Amino acid sequence: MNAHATTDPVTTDAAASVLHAAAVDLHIEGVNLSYGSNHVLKNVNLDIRPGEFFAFLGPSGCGKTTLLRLIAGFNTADNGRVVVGGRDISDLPPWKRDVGLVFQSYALWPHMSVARNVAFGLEERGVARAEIQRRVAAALEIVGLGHLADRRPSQLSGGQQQRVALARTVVIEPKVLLLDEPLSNLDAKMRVQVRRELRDLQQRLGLTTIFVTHDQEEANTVCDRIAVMNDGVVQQVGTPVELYEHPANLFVATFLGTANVLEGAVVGAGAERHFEGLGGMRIAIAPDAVLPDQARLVFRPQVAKLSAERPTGASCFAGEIMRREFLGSVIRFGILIAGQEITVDEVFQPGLREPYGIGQSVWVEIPANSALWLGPG
Ligand SMILES: Nc1ncnc2c1ncn2[C@@H]1O[C@H](COP(=O)(O)OP(=O)(O)OP(=O)(O)O)[C@@H](O)[C@H]1O
Repeated sequence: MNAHATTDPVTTDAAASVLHAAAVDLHIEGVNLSYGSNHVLKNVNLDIRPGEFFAFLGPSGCGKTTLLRLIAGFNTADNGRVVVGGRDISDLPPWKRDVGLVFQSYALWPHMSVARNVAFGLEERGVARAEIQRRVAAALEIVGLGHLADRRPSQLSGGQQQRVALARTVVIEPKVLLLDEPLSNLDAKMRVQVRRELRDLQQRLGLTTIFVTHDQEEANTVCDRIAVMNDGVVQQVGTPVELYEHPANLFVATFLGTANVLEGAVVGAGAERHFEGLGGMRIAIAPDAVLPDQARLVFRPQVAKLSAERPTGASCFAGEIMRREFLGSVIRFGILIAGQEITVDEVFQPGLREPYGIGQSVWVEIPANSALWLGPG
């Protein structure tokens, strides 16, 4: 981490090598878990690669934390396996799993110094004193807190406490690092800073890492790949761009970014095939597009083009501007078409007069190759 001005990058890299462990893969195979009659995890299968920064992303209550705690050994599955680096750890207690979990609350000991907090896990394991000193110094150096080793947690900012919690976990040299909403106690500005630091730290250590969050921006900016979850079911796994560009279903499309979803019917065949929606909407369908049954038209706000005059392309429809939100780089318009409001973003051009206003009639054009055709699921 570079947040501490006196942290020398060479020293920091050297510190990382003190704690370096070989990156391992992690597999979750056919896991089901119930709390009484509440079936929380439903046939979860995931393959996480060595050194990958992986996110469990989904709305509150979808089972992210339950799955993370299952990997850590604090929850027991009804069936299925967790395999880390080729070793089935499903029946091992938490302390034998070589897995480090950073809690949302940090859970630091208030009466101990930063250094003692970080050393505690090593003392518990009976590690020799000189080795503890070496590893604690390295862990604090990595998180940029070498100069605050003697402070108490209450004398640190939220971001610094979070880094102590991280140092305390990486110092035990886990094979896998698990982070349970690690940024949720920080204010918006700190979150952005700390998430960059987290990414840097993870890259330096090369540790296979799983990050639980309900915040898509956090997952998108920090992680290599994401498992999107809903109601205990993994909906899709992919890179942030893959999930955004090729969502597998309506849930993924609408959970990651803004998406317009329009109901209608696919009509005609061959070159004549097209989508007919409300208000006389007619959208061309690329001839090679493979459509699911009962296809809905889904498109992102920035792919639609607005114009005051009817465009020459066939894939357009008329609407009225109901809402205008200035977001900085774009202006977001709410456009009413046949009783439904859709969202269209126009790039904001500083210095130019805005071409559209509330109440204005406009045409919305959707290029055929930027439409997503998704089924009801
Ligand atoms: N110890 C428990 N006993 C009974 N039910 C539980 C327990 N822990 C979680 N649940 C239930 O399991 C479901 C999944 O909870 P979980 O905490 O894994 O969700 P989450 O996706 O992490 O949500 P959040 O983002 O709000 O933390 C919820 O319905 C929750 O009420």
